[in-house]
Amino acid sequence: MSERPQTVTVLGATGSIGTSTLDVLARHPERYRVHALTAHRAREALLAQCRAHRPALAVIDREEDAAWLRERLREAGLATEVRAGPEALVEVSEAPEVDVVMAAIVGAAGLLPTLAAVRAGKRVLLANKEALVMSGGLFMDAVARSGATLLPIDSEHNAIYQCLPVEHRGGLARHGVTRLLLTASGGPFRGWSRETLAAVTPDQACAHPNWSMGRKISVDSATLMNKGLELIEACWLFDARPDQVQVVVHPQSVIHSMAAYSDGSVLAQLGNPDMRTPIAYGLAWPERIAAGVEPLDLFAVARLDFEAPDEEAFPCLRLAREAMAEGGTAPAVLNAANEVGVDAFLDGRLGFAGIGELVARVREACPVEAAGELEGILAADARARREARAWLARR
Ligand SMILES: NC(=O)C1=CN([C@@H]2O[C@H](COP(=O)(O)OP(=O)(O)OC[C@H]3O[C@@H](n4cnc5c(N)ncnc54)[C@H](OP(=O)(O)O)[C@@H]3O)[C@@H](O)[C@H]2O)C=CC1
Ligand SMILES: CC(=O)[C@@H](O)[C@H](O)COP(=O)(O)O
Ligand SMILES: [Mn+2]
Repeated sequence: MSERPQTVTVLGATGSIGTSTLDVLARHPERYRVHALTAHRAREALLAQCRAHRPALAVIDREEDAAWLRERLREAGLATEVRAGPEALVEVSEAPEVDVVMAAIVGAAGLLPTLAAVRAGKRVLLANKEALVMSGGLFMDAVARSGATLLPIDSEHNAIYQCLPVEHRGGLARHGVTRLLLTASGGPFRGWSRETLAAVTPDQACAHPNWSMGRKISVDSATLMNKGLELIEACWLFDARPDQVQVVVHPQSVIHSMAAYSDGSVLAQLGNPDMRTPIAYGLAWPERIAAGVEPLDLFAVARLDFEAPDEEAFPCLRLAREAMAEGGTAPAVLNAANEVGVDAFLDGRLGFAGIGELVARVREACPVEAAGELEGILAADARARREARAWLARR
């Protein structure tokens, strides 16, 4: 353990991962000090977090919410400085006094602050998978150049990280790894046909069988786009080809993923489905700290089941695999179209099956370019969002 407490910025502090992160941090005040907390609209929640964790800085999107927060903090006698807007997210990610950044903003909005943390050489705890999906090659190059310590928080990738040798860069084959087995719960509609999926509601889609998560990732789990994004994420994190990543539906979500080796061994990481485990792992690596998670009771679990994903009823997984195989800006286009589609579904403007259809149409409409520069990736993201909105308006 280092001699002084590590200072931590939590991007997306008011979300599901953000609140779990603060729960783990609060269990170890001798190890961690909160530097900055950020939110988008949830000013009441951010105020409560500032009272509890007393960060040096708080960031919120709109100036009017920042003014409201400043006033409440002043009344409470707290010295937290409040800043507003996306530039402030970058500032609290790259500030020299910050050691660790938890990247837990949802969606493309997390890309610039996460990349800023990487470029500043921080320990980056990556929950925001969309950032890596959009900018994979550029992102991993930035990690290599800056010497940032990148630790995957997504439960599957955290599990695979734990199952790989400590030094696993340079390709899986070099380390005797033949396949990564990415587990999927199958979501709330596992076993449903394409026809029965047509009428599902946002609340049904957000009722994940095993995990309590934000609404966007919950819908992604229900369409299997989450597994598609995770397949892309695994390729970048572990230097794997898409055909080396096998998706295995495992409805209990007890095995969080596995690595298969050339000698026939398969290493798995198991645990109760509670994100505080990977969060604590990322915070303390290579040490281990308590996370407040109940010990796994295998007698209560009783059985572990496995099945193949149904890519006919859930086409998003195939669309993601194809985007990764095509490369360039294809994953950024896929991600942007999906974000627009999920928003429209959650607002009641698009049916559940329409999400995959929208993604497929936007992929057809957007040319794939090289993804070596951030400007090109952001332009592809913007173009895909325009195409997606136009498609929604035309229907
Ligand atoms: N939840 C989970 O268990 C897991 C999540 N992940 C990934 O982690 C990320 C976060 O997920 P989750 O915690 O579920 O999401 P939530 O929706 O619960 O939280 C999202 C957070 O991001 C903030 N936010 C939303 N939009 C913006 C924006 N435009 N600019 C700045 N901040 C914004 C929200 O602020 P506000 O509250 O003010 O809206 C909130 O703090 C996602 O990328 C997800 O895929 C990965 C694995 C598991
Ligand atoms: C907790 C976590 O990492 C989520 O991404 C989870 O994996 C979602 O579950 P499924 O996508 O497997 O349904
Ligand atoms: Mn996951």
